[in-house]
Amino acid sequence: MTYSVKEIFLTLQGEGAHAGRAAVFCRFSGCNLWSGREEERASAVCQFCDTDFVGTDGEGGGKFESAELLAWAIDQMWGLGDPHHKYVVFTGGEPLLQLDDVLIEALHSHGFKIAIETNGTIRVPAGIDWICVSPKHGADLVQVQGDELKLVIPQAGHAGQLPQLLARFEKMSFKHHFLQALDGPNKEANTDLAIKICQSRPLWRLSTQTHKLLGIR
Ligand SMILES: C[S@@+](CC[C@H](N)C(=O)[O-])C[C@H]1O[C@@H](n2cnc3c(N)ncnc32)[C@H](O)[C@@H]1O
Ligand SMILES: Nc1nc2[nH]cc(C(=O)O)c2c(=O)[nH]1
Ligand code: SF4
Ligand SMILES: [Mg+2]
Repeated sequence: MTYSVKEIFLTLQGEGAHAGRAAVFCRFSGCNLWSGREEERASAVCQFCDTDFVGTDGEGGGKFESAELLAWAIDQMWGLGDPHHKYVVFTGGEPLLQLDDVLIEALHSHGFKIAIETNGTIRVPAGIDWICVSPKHGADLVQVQGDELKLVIPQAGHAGQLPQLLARFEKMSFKHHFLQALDGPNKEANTDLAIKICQSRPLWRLSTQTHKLLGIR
């Protein structure tokens, strides 16, 4: 299979339970909830995306004609870091449109632990070492277990429904529950809302997008 990748870069995981951890990010092209075209944002299922996942023209991006070639490129990006702590985060776009068993096997053969950032609309295949699901209002959630559930708030459609939604997510089988403020013009107010909910429902913890604060990718 040929994999379409927007970019591959070495950074620190900025969000969630592994914030601060060195990781290679492999950002796949394409998403099932938005075309990525600005003129289609308003009519998309997911309208708040902060990411350019269109095409293959980013740093380290391209079309990779086999799992082994992509695994090799990811390994090169890890570079001379400790080979015992190799960590890759597959994101996008929606990584589950492309991530398959052959690629999982190839990354494990290169000694990587594999994490995924997914919108939860497609089941995660076996073998992923860290599953982060970030549900999108208006999209069917099929992946209802994993390591962390990271809910961006507030989303269009959340108004008046957040307590019931949170209660529903609290019953699902995730080890960690995070709230992440929707980044955009109302980021400050959204952060205040997330803080208040964490204080009143302490199962939830705040996920800050630390890479944006630090000015790294
Ligand atoms: C760009 S998405 C890619 C992975 C996958 N499609 C998903 O939605 O989980 C990566 C993470 O960024 C979050 N995110 C996207 N836009 C955001 C925004 N404007 N503010 C806060 N988080 C955002 C998503 O909810 C997700 O947790
Ligand atoms: N540093 C950093 N951490 C991240 N965690 C999730 C991200 C994503 O876009 O999936 C992301 C990202 O884009 N950069
Ligand atoms: S599902 Fe993820 S990648 Fe797709 S538009 Fe929404 S935030 Fe962006
Ligand atoms: Mg991001």
